[in-house]
Amino acid sequence: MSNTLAGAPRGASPLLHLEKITLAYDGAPILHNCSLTLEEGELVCLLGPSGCGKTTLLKVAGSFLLPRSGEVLLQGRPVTAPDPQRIMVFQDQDQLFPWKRVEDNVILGITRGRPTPAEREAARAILTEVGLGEALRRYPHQLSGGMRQRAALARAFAGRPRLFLMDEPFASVDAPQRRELQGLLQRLLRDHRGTALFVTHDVEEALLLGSRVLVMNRRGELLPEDPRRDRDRLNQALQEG
Ligand SMILES: Nc1ncnc2c1ncn2[C@@H]1O[C@H](COP(=O)(O)OP(=O)(O)OP(=O)(O)O)[C@@H](O)[C@H]1O
Repeated sequence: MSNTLAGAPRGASPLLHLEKITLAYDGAPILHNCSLTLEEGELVCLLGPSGCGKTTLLKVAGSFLLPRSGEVLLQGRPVTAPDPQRIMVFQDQDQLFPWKRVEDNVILGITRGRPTPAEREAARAILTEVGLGEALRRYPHQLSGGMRQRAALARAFAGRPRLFLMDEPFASVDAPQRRELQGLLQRLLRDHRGTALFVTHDVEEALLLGSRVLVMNRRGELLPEDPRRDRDRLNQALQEG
């Protein structure tokens, strides 16, 4: 699978740009004029009150939902359909197929067909990278919640996407495992040159992980970015939102 967009001038345009995205569900307005830019290699966190539209914005960024107005640009090119360059990672631990072994779940991130020896090797390599090298043959129910989330990360990275759209991926694991997963994600993004838009409810997580932190208010607007990232300002922005 190619890891570059054919014909796109590398480095000339940001990896992702959302331009004035507006979206309504059944006539009810959700997103209003949302614009954001992600440069290659960034891990940008998105905070906002429950129900404000964060997941909806991720789905638009992956072209799983089309906006009523506005544009999604991937390396400067308008996109209107999902592609393997952009992948979503969710919070629930049931992202894995329970009847497939861990290794076979990860292979599904690479191919839907019969895997070649090289593809099987690639799946094993990424599982080793996430610390599951000894758990290849297990089924998801034989893993802890944190291990399942590691396997889900392995599957997401196995397909070599460039943009990870992450919807509170660590919300349902306990605090010590969450810290490990946060460190693992940073390492994987660095080593695989990935870029991520990471939704979280947790201000501490956003400050720890994000090179930038964006805030969406209750009206589905992205607030102007405040470069003075600190806990108090973010909490205040969330409350006012
Ligand atoms: N398919 C849909 N059809 C109609 N309304 C929807 C649909 N999906 C989401 N909504 C509504 O749109 C609003 C935004 O939902 P969304 O899931 O994007 O919010 P969120 O900020 O991610 O919420 P949370 O933080 O609770 O996960 C909510 O009011 C939700 O009920």
